[in-house]
Amino acid sequence: MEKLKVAGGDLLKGTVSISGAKNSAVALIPATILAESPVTIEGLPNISDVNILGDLLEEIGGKVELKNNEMVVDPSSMISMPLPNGKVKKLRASYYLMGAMLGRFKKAVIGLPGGCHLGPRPIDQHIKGFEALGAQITNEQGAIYLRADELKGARIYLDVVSVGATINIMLAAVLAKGRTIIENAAKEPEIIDVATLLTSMGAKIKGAGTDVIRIDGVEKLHGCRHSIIPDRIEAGTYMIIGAAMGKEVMIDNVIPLHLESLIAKLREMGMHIETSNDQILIVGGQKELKAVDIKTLVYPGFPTDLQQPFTSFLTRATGTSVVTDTIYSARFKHIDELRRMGASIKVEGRSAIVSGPTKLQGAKVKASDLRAGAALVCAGLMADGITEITGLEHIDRGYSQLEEKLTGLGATIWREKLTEKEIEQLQNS
Ligand SMILES: CC(=O)N[C@H]1[C@@H](OP(=O)(O)OP(=O)(O)OC[C@H]2O[C@@H](n3ccc(=O)[nH]c3=O)[C@H](O)[C@@H]2O)O[C@H](CO)[C@@H](O)[C@@H]1O
Ligand SMILES: C=C(OP(=O)(O)O)C(=O)O
Repeated sequence: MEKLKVAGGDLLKGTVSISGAKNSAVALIPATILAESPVTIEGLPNISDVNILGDLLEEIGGKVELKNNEMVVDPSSMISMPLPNGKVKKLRASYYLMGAMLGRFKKAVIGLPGGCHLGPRPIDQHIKGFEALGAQITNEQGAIYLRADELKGARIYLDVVSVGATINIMLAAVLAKGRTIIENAAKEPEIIDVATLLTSMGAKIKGAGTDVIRIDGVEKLHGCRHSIIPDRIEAGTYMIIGAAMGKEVMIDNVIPLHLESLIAKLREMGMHIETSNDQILIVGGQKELKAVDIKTLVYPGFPTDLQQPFTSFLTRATGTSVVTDTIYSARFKHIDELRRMGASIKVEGRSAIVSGPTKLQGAKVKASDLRAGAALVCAGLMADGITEITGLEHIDRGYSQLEEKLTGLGATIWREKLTEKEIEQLQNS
């Protein structure tokens, strides 16, 4: 087990190149199950979620090669092996194995997913969609059993706008008979990316990226090559870090349109930001930054996945900022850790009220989930002294080469092995 150590206070300068999107990668990889010949996905991020999904595809008989951020999956010898336990619990996106295996084999047994603990994360809308397509579903001892004699297109209205349910229903519907219409669909860019891959495999999908998606089922799907979109949440994290500690930070390989809500908020605070085709420049050095309120919303609103690092940054702003998370009921586990570093933040229901500016102090803190980890890295870079962060298994789920990228910008950040005493303390905490 390891910890990250961050020596705060360095002013950052340079260019950081953004990796492929985690939330696309984790859907594109299961989508390969649906093809009859090899699929190549290029530009994957170097994160544990990608490695685990590769292992899971091998467990069901797939041939998987991952080299230089490129994964080649030969799905031809896959079988519908039950996956009730084990690695499926290590990430959220293992739920995509349900849609993809149901689509290809008409049966699947998949354990309930893991992922970040942010309050209840039901999958009732995924199940509702599969049932509408004709599947019979039971939940037995923490695993979902899915079976269908045949899948038939249906009209499905999502009661909750859900990224996972939208993609999962697309995966199950592309090989179903007839037309499926998903209404009140999520519109995140990752949904368009998955639809682009499926279309290259021969699927017929219209409307991805809008709230009505039409899928006309086809008989079979074939292999192809697909290049993943950049990770808007990783890019947003470096934008926030650049805003907090940057002299001039260039975010490279990014789609600025995907980050408009964050760009607008940073400008509202007084940051100078320039955008071009695939780059965003953050110019630091502002003496005073204005406090602002944020409310997380579905795309194109302010992303919940950036709420936590943004909260760290708001400790620098002058005045009172109110951060409201409308997507998750318990995405504030980072706040206690930020308080330990000297932040003045109180949580009231689904809002965190940040009073600033405060100079943070280095401390020993623990990442409770992926973006809490990003929030603590951001706070550590802003703080006086050294911050030690444990819980790196969460950060490694979603940030490719974090230390290398930050060191490249001039930050002082490194990993150290935990001592036996530290491991014991952590296990008892
Ligand atoms: C692997 C992946 O892509 N993860 C992302 C995905 O998660 P995920 O796909 O799990 O998030 P959803 O969009 O499904 O969830 C949004 C909200 O809907 C609720 N809900 C969802 C499904 C359902 O069947 N019933 C239900 O009530 C959830 O509890 C949550 O409150 O989108 C989230 C919202 O942008 C992001 O934070 C996650 O990073
Ligand atoms: C919540 C997240 O991930 P997951 O849905 O994979 O737990 C995230 O990426 O911030």
